[in-house]
Amino acid sequence: MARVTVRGLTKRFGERTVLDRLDLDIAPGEFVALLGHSGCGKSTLLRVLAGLDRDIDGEAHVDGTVSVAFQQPRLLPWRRVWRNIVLGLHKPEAGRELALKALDEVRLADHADKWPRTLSGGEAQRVSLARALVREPGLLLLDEPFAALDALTRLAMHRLVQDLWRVHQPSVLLVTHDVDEALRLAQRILVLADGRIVSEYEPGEHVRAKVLADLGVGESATA
Ligand SMILES: Nc1ncnc2c1ncn2[C@@H]1O[C@H](COP(=O)(O)OP(=O)(O)OP(=O)(O)O)[C@@H](O)[C@H]1O
Repeated sequence: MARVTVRGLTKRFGERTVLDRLDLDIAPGEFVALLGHSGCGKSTLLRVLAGLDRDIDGEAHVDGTVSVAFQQPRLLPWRRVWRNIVLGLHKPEAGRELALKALDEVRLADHADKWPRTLSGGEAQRVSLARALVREPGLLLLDEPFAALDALTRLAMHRLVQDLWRVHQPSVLLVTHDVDEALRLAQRILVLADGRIVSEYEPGEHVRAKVLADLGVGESATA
């Protein structure tokens, strides 16, 4: 469980200001979803929180370790599944055991020795989740991890992520374009626009319509 504290975060790419004095707090163990139009800076914010981009103004502090799962699972094709999970962990003696435990948690215990290319999209995404969780992160950053999956697989992934969150209790920041996904999974929903968090909601009545209105899209559409 990590606490996230962001104050006055500004990120520029050349002349373009993508994040503009953004403030954000995430409490330890909280599950937060972040919505916003394509190109509004969601991935940029995640990269800053992951420590992948330090060329910023303002303050972005995470008091714990961070793992990221991306839209594409990004598995190394020349490593078997279990080796992908523990890659870079620096625990070679416990490596396989740790990987098997993590694979069991994402219900892929019998896939440890497979090659990534033999996995379905949903399976690869579960391996990616296992790889993120084996690091026991205080903060789990999920950058549209379900966007490329079919609807049924996505629903199964939602349940899995909820189960894993309850067991491991990391703080989570989920970037998504799907308002219903945010409503289903998150305790708090943030809308990013013009470089800042412009509104925040707890899931409840009428929130779907309010978020869609914030995003300038009508009811019945996704963002
Ligand atoms: N390395 C970079 N150099 C220049 N501009 C960049 C760089 N990375 C991102 N940008 C720009 O910053 C803006 C925000 O990008 P970002 O990827 O954070 O958006 P996003 O909200 O995650 O979009 P999407 O929902 O489409 O993934 C975009 O206009 C993008 O072109």
